[in-house]
Amino acid sequence: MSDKPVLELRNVTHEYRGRRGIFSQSAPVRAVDKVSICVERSDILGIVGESGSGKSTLAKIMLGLLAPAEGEVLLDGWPAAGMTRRQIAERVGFIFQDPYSSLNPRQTVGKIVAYPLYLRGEGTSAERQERARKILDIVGLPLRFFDAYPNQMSGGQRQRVAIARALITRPKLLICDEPTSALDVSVQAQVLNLLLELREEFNLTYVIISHNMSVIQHMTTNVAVMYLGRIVEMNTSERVFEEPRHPYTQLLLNSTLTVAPGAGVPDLKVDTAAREAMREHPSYIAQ
Ligand SMILES: Nc1ncnc2c1ncn2[C@@H]1O[C@H](COP(=O)(O)OP(=O)(O)OP(=O)(O)O)[C@@H](O)[C@H]1O
Repeated sequence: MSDKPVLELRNVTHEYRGRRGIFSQSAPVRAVDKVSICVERSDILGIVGESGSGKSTLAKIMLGLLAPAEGEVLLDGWPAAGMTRRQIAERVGFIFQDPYSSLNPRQTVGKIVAYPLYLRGEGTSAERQERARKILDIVGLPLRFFDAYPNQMSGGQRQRVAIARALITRPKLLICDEPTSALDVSVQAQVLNLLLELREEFNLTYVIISHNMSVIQHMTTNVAVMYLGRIVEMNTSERVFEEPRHPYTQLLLNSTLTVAPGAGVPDLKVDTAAREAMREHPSYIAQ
């Protein structure tokens, strides 16, 4: 087994050409700015920050969906730039926020879960179905759901399907982007606990992006705090929650969650006066 970090980002930068949805010659947006992160085997790295701080862009870079303009991504010590999408997918799986839109409504659960094996040309159809049944059992879904469609399931059950689909190819690293924020509060804990159980069973390493500080505190071993595309603080979760060093981290810990009507992901509401005070801090990043 490789003793290299499962994932390493070295000085990674990504710029978008113009503001989203605007085709004018507006200035480029530096969504990720010289980010360096090291994720060791079995770590659970939480990434926190307000909306627009660059978390999703960073997740896309980790998944090989975006190539960084500068810097390097290493998987098990190997440069991701030299890997095919498939080679990256063998190492890194993902779970997105919204189990409603991430599953094909016209496919049965069995097909959805077995599909990554089909894409990789693994096994016969019967073997793929057998593996799909096994993994559905592992994520706690009764077999009767094998022939069900996503719209016949609850949000928590659908997220279990998404987790089963991500795990069927046995990646070592799972990137979870707001894995529970679209779910009822009552099922959030079940899904989070399932992720923790699966970590033991599959020896998984996680990167968890969340607006929810209690999810981050409950789940993670390490935390990276993002602000304006940069990591302003990174430490063990214990240290980050007990002795936050950067004023932005202190702001986040004192902030509240707000949910805009109709919006899926809650946002962190940071107190304006406190934000102004933060600008006086020497480590504040001007932009
Ligand atoms: N496709 C795009 N084109 C142009 N700008 C973009 C694009 N995607 C994101 N951005 C900009 O890049 C910055 C970082 O966005 P990103 O979605 O990575 O942040 P985030 O922290 O994940 O936010 P959220 O929590 O709202 O998803 C923002 O300023 C955003 O407006």
